[in-house]
Amino acid sequence: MAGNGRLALRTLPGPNWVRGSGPAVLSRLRDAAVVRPNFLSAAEEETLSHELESDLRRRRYEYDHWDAAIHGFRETEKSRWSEASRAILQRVKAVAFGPGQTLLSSVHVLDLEPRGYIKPHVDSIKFCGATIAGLSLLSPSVMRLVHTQEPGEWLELLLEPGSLYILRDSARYDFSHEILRDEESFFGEHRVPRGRRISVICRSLPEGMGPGDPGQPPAAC
Ligand SMILES: O=C(O)CCC(=O)C(=O)O
Ligand SMILES: [Fe+2]
Ligand SMILES: [Mn+2]
Repeated sequence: MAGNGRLALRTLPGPNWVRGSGPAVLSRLRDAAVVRPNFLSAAEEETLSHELESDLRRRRYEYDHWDAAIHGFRETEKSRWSEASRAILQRVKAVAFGPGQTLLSSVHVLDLEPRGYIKPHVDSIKFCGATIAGLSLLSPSVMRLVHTQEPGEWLELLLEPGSLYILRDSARYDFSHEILRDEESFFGEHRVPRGRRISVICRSLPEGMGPGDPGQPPAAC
């Protein structure tokens, strides 16, 4: 593993951030499940993690009930950001969202401890629109997408620190997504050891809902 936690996978041929059950699903979701490695510079990663640490520090990790989607996490909804972080979020918006999309007014910040994981789920269609875009900080992880009707169809995304992932349209509606727990954290044959991971998640509002409408979503959408 490279010094800052990035995995030394760059020697492999091809696009090394997305794997799938077959060429058809990879091709079909090419624009719907996207990973942009190194979206953040090292300085931007540091800016975000430093700013988020002070928001998260006071909160306790939750282990929750057997049926909860997320285990070993703490989270916050953040709407006030430093100027430097606002510039980063603006870049996410420009890359991931279309001109007709309105974003939720606050950004979801999720801190998973090393043992923490997210079970398969589809984000609420009542509260979240067609696009979900997430920055990953601190630890690499593997996000798995599985078709809700055809479980043999799947994709895996390698999310290194500093990467941006985008799930939109079919990848967001027709596939569940999950973050693998440490024991299961493999990208193909490559073990991806899990440490603490912070994600910063921007979501579009459901189409036809204005930013000021009542019924704003709960923390975990
Ligand atoms: O941590 C992430 O990147 C995804 C979180 C997630 O799936 C959710 O909060 O619905
Ligand atoms: Fe989700
Ligand atoms: Mn969710």
